[in-house]
Amino acid sequence: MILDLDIGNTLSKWRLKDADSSEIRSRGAVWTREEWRPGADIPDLDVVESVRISSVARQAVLARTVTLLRHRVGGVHVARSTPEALGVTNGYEEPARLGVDRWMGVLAGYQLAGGCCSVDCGSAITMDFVLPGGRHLGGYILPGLRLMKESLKLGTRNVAIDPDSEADELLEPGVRTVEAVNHGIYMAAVSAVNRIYSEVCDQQGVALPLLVTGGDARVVSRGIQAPHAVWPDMVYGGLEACFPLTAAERAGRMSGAPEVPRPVALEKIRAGLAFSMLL
Ligand SMILES: Nc1ncnc2c1ncn2[C@@H]1O[C@H](COP(=O)(O)OP(=O)(O)O)[C@@H](O)[C@H]1O
Ligand SMILES: CC(C)(COP(=O)(O)O)[C@@H](O)C(=O)NCCC(=O)O
Ligand SMILES: [K+]
Repeated sequence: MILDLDIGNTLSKWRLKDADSSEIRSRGAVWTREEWRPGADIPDLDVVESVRISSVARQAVLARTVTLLRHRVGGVHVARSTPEALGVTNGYEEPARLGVDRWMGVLAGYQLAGGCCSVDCGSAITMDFVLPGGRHLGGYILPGLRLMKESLKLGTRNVAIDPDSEADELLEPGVRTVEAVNHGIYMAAVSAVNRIYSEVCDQQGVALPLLVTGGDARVVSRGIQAPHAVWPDMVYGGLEACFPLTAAERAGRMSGAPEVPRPVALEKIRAGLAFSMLL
């Protein structure tokens, strides 16, 4: 079995993948704590042959996790942000400083769709752009839904947006604090994603495929106007592409990769931007 780990600022996600059949056998998540430890909610390491890790937690957390795993598992692969990988050049002035979860998302997105915009809706909402040809432009970081809600200190942090609510309902003015906050942060997130996507496509003169991942991907997706695909395993896709271990991975296939809808014509994106400026 292959253990894939995606350690974010809020949640440490894991999945177990069968190295022979490439099937995902189990998955889960635990709060990102001081230390990642196998336990009741985390897989039995005895069945694990290799581990692949993407971590944006504090360096000490990663170091302890790796030490613990190296005692028990043969191959431990830790992803890093590099100046270049898999045909993509990292746009950061200091490439190593780009969050490795963003880099994994960018590499997976490029492998799947070519030039693209990757959006990761987690503790932070990040947007990254890669042009066809592989030049990563850099991106945007804004607070995630939960962080925005907590920063208001209105006691609404534990009342999440119902992921099944209709986008139309979320547009309406709230008539209770929880509703006003949920609708406000939702609008902040989706307005930013829509605007940034359109602005960058306009500036670069290309309509890019759009991919969305992260714990809040489903709810944010409801407010994204442009055609896009939600890909919950996008960070894992980057790990598969960087450290291919199965026959399917060596052939370039990433588990759970979605069908990517064709972007709308650039003229339509530009018309949308021009229209919103006129109002
Ligand atoms: N069951 C859940 N438990 C915790 N957070 C959840 C859950 N479902 C959705 N979320 C949202 O997902 C976010 C965490 O998403 P994730 O992509 O795992 O973040 P990170 O990678 O930063 O740890 C939380 O901030 C919260 O808004
Ligand atoms: C921006 C992030 C905090 C997002 O992390 P996440 O929300 O997935 O936990 C992470 O990618 C990170 O720590 N990045 C380093 C700074 C940068 O990318 O510029
Ligand atoms: K994120």
